[in-house]
Amino acid sequence: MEVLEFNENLKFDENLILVLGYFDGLHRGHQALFKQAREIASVLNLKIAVLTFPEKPTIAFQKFEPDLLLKLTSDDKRAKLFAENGVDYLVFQDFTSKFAHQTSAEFTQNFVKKFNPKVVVTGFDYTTGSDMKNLKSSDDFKVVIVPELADKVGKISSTRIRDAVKAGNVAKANELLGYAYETRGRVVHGFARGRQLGYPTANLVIKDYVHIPAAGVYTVDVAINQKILRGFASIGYNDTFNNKEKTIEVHIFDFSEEIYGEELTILWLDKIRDMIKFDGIDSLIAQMKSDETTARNW
Ligand SMILES: Cc1cc2nc3c(=O)[nH]c(=O)nc-3n(C[C@H](O)[C@H](O)[C@H](O)COP(=O)(O)O)c2cc1C
Ligand SMILES: Nc1ncnc2c1ncn2[C@@H]1O[C@H](COP(=O)(O)OP(=O)(O)O)[C@@H](O)[C@H]1O
Repeated sequence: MEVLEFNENLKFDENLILVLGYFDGLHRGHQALFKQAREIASVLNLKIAVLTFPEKPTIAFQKFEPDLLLKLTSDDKRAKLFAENGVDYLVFQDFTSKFAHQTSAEFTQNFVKKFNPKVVVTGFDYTTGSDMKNLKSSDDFKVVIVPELADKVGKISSTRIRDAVKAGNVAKANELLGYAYETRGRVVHGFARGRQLGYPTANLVIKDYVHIPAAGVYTVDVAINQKILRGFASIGYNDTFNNKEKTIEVHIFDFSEEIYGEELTILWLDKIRDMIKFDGIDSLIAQMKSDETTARNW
């Protein structure tokens, strides 16, 4: 997959299948849309391009709050998911006021046509331009609108997944995503209490603007140095010790390496329980032993 910045000189010599949207998380609904794009692309023997935005379009419309920058994946993971979904050209355009003020006709002329699309694929609720029109088929290209994918509750959406993550319901988030929700971080020093508890924990700093699951204790897999290892993790203020800063820590089972400074990725599998304020470390250790059994048997 090639990753490109859109600019007015961008030119493709071939015809393409063009997919339009923001696609936070590339969840099962988005995956259905890309499946459709791949089917069309294989019949027509054409490559797939996506025109998308580095940040959510809402930042161009709403009073800023840091949450607006938070995503369901890191930018790297997002690119990887586009590639896995069959995208050949991933093209970024900043969603600016100027961009938003174009009419649908201007957007078609200035952007869509640059891709020489034979077919444009969008979701059922996608509109373009300041006049919020649905893109229409023309002599130049056909528009395929993919219907919504729903479960018993309703439409599979990034909003539902964000809400599930923020509530700590990572199992539900994973079901809607079609893959495990993950958080990448770098291992730094904590208070060096973990080893006294019998459970050394890698403390993570997160540089990505991503949603972090709710405080609590979780069964996780840890991707480190090309390996996936089972562990359990905690998010919160370690209430027993009245920490001032929120930490994200993970203990990896059957593992005893020093990994300060290394990057690892936590795959959140299921929530075990809320964080508890214990009256001493013995009751914390006893609880963690029981959590270990839960996490190993997951
Ligand atoms: C699976 C797991 C569960 C935990 N549960 C709790 C808890 O319920 N209450 C709490 O105060 N701390 C809990 N902790 C956090 C420990 O207090 C923390 O790992 C320990 O203080 C080590 O911190 P350090 O890495 O800063 O040395 C948990 C940690 C893990 C890995
Ligand atoms: N099984 C393990 N899981 C996580 N980290 C481990 C493990 N074994 C050893 N370590 C190392 O021990 C460190 C954690 O020890 P800990 O006593 O909790 O200190 P700190 O407060 O610095 O995190 C980790 O950062 C890592 O380098």
